[in-house]
Amino acid sequence: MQNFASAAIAPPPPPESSASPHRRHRRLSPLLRRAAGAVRIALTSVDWKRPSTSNPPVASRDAERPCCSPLAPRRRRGLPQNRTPSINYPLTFSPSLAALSAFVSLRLRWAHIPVIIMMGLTGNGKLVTSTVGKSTNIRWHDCPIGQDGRQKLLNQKGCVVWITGLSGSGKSTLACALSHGLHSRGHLTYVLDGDNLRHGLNRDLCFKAEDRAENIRRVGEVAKLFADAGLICIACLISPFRSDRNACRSLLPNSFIEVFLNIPLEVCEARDPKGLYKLARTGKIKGFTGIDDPYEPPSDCEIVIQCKAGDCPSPKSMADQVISYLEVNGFLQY
Ligand SMILES: Nc1ncnc2c1ncn2[C@@H]1O[C@H](COP(=O)(O)OS(=O)(=O)O)[C@@H](OP(=O)(O)O)[C@H]1O
Ligand SMILES: Nc1ncnc2c1ncn2[C@@H]1O[C@H](COP(=O)(O)OP(=O)(O)O)[C@@H](O)[C@H]1O
Repeated sequence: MQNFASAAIAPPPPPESSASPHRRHRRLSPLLRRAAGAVRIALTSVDWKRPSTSNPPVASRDAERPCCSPLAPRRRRGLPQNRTPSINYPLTFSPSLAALSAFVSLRLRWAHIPVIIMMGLTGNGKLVTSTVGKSTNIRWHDCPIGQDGRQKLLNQKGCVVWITGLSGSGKSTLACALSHGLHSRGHLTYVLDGDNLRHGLNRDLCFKAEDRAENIRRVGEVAKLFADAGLICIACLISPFRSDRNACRSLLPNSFIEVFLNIPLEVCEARDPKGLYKLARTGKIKGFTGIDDPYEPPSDCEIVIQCKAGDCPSPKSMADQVISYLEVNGFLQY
C-alpha cells in the first residue's frame, strides 16, 4: 500500500543562492490538493497551446470526452479557436524524509488532470516508481554533485538566454557575439541554434505549427539540462509562438531570460542572407515566418533589442546589453 502521508509537492525553490530580482514567472494560487489532501501542487504558469501531434494521447482523450466535465462549457468560453488549455510547470517533490527528493515536470490539461503523481513510500518503506507522460515505472535518481556544486566550480549561475525573432533578425549573430563576450570574461556558455539543431536532434521536424512546437519543447528541455549543468545556455530559434516559449520559461523558473530581437520585417527581408524571403515571396517556400506564417512577439520579456531611427545596434552592443542584464541580475558570479 502506498503511503502518501508525508509526501508533499511544493512550488520549486529558487536556485541555490540565487535571489535573482528578475524572477517573473506567474504563480497561480491557491494550492491544489490531491491524493486525499496529502499532495500539494503549486502551478507556475498557464499557456494556451495549439493541439500538438507530439502529444496524441492527451489530445485524443480530450477529443473523446469533450463534455465529460460539468465545468467544460464555462472553461471553453473565451478560448482562442484551435487551442487547448495546458498548464505546464515544474514541481519539486520533497517528502519529509530528507533522503528523497525529485523533480517532476507535469502537464495538466483541461478540467481533468491527467497527471499521475505516484511517488511515495510503500508500507515497507520501499520507493515506488512514477508514471510521467508515456513512461511508466520510472524513478528520479539524484547524484551527490548537483547544480550547486557545478555553479560554484564555474563561478556563475546556470541559466538560459532565449533569443527569439524573425529569420534574419540577427539571432545567430547575437548568440555568437554573446558567447564570445562571456567566454572572454571567463564564463562557460553553449549555443543551441535552431538551424543547427535541425541538422541532428530535430532533423525529423518540419515547419508546420506542431513541429515547431515540438522543436521548441525539445530545445527547452535540452537548454534546461545545460542550465542544470551550470552553463549559460544561449538558445536562438525563431520560436514564433508565445505559448511554446512560455512553456520553456515554465521549465526554468528564475533562470529563463527571453531576448526579443525586435527587428522590422523590412530590415530582415532586406538582409535575406539565405535568399529565403525571396523564395517565400515568390511562393517557392510555403509557411515562412513573417510572410505567410505568424510570429507572435513576446508581450512580457526580459530584454528587447531594437533599431533606433533606422539604425540597428551592432552585434557587440547587442551582446553587451545582454551581458549587463546578466551581471546586474547576479548570473555572472556565484
Ligand atoms: N518556413 C520557414 N519558416 C521559418 N524559417 C525557415 C522556414 N524554412 C526554413 N527555415 C530556416 O529554418 C530556420 C529556423 O529554424 P528554427 O528551428 O529556429 O524555427 S522554429 O523556431 O521552429 O520556428 C531559419 O533560420 P534563421 O534564418 O536563422 O532564423 C530559416 O533559415
Ligand atoms: N546587428 C546587426 N547589424 C547588421 N547586420 C546584422 C546584425 N545582426 C545580424 N546581421 C546580419 O543579418 C544577417 C542575418 O543574421 P543572422 O544572425 O543569421 O540572423 P538569424 O539567425 O536571426 O536568421 C546576417 O547577414 C548578419 O550578418
